[in-house]
Amino acid sequence: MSTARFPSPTRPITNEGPFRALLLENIHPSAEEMLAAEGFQVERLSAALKPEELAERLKGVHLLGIRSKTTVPASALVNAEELLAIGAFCIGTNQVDLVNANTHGIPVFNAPFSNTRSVAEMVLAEVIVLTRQLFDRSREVHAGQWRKVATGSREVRGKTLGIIGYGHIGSQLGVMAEALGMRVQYYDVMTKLPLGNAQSVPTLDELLATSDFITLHVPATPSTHMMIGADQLARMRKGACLINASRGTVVDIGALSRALRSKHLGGAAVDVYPEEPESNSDGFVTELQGLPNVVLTPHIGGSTEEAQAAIGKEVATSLLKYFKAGATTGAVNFPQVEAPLIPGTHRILNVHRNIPGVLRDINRIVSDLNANIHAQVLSTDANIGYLVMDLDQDVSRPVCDAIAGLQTDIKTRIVS
Ligand SMILES: NC(=O)c1ccc[n+]([C@@H]2O[C@H](COP(=O)([O-])OP(=O)(O)OC[C@H]3O[C@@H](n4cnc5c(N)ncnc54)[C@H](O)[C@@H]3O)[C@@H](O)[C@H]2O)c1
Ligand SMILES: O=C(O)CC[C@@H](O)C(=O)O
Repeated sequence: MSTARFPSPTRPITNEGPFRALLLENIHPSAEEMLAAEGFQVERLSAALKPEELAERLKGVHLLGIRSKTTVPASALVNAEELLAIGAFCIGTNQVDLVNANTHGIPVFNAPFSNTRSVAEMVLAEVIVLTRQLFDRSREVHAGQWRKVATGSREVRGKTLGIIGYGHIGSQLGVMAEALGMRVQYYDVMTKLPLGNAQSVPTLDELLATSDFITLHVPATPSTHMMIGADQLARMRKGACLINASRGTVVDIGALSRALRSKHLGGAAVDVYPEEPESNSDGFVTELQGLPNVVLTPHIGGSTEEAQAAIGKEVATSLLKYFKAGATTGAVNFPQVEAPLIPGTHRILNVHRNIPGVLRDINRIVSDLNANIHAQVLSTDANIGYLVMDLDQDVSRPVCDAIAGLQTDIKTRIVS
């Protein structure tokens, strides 16, 4: 039996506008253009919002766009009766309470690989920057100091890159690193097809002990929380470098700082932090600041013109396909349905608690109105059922009103 918390049923959402979209965190203008072209009133802000402020701003909003800095806990959705969907204009979706969104009938879409290449390119650059201590030499020359040294500076050719998390980014990076003559090995909890000459290593400890560079490409989950702490850093080769462009929860920054100060590690590149500022105007402090051969970047792994434009279009496309036809393909927290719109029919979308008898009740409502079901697609998960229903007669309003009266109803919407 599910212990999910469900909201009280609300009145159905009709297909009469105006419809509003709230885009946070400087989402690329390509998204605003696409949503505006479909009639949305779009508000675009450059910073993230805290949950209390977000809760206020979500009143009357139909689509929410965020990136990695806006957390969306249950408390942020208390006023979001009209909210249809959330677009995470990035890869990670750990910032959203996905189960809460699911039980409120709100699918969450992301862009699973539009910035993959950008992250892989940045990490590859960092491997060379670290092994040649390029940022330190550059800083010295900027300060008028000429320190022409070779000590500790090495080629990457023949060195071993250890990848933790061999998914989209990790595997792309591995292919690129081999082109530089690196040996690539990886550790993943899933069995993965090794690309090129990459080799799977059975344990994290073995990967740590046998790599010159360790780079993390895992999602933020309970299993990756602080997966690199003092013990793991101690297992790394003396002089090896650590790169983290995944999530700030994955590495114990204090332990990393100590491993660098003791010179056990030769360097590190860090793009993500346990606490990150909400906007570019906020200050930032980390204990890694000022350490030699440590590259610190402000969570820019995926921040390229190419990636951001592509993400803007990809996520806006998913949001609009859901808005216009109820397609949930690619949603990370929702039953998947994608049914073509049939001319001359009238589409209703319904999210309900996944308990026996709901479809029977809905079909009785349709039949009591002497309407004919042209097509019906139901998909379910542990908590909810998602129903896309096309009717031959234009009785969407009374059908929706009656469905919204069912105790099992979560969200009902008229598409056409
Ligand atoms: N710095 C940035 O700007 C930036 C940009 C994009 C993505 N990211 C982060 O990078 C992460 C990875 O992205 P991706 O597209 O490669 O994801 P992905 O889902 O394609 O790959 C993640 C891999 O990690 C593996 N994994 C999960 N838990 C693990 C564990 N405990 N130990 C070992 N392996 C584990 C999975 O099996 C999977 O193969 C994202 O979740 C996101 O948090 C950061
Ligand atoms: O653009 C962002 O804010 C997040 C980038 C990255 O961490 C992602 O998850 O795609």
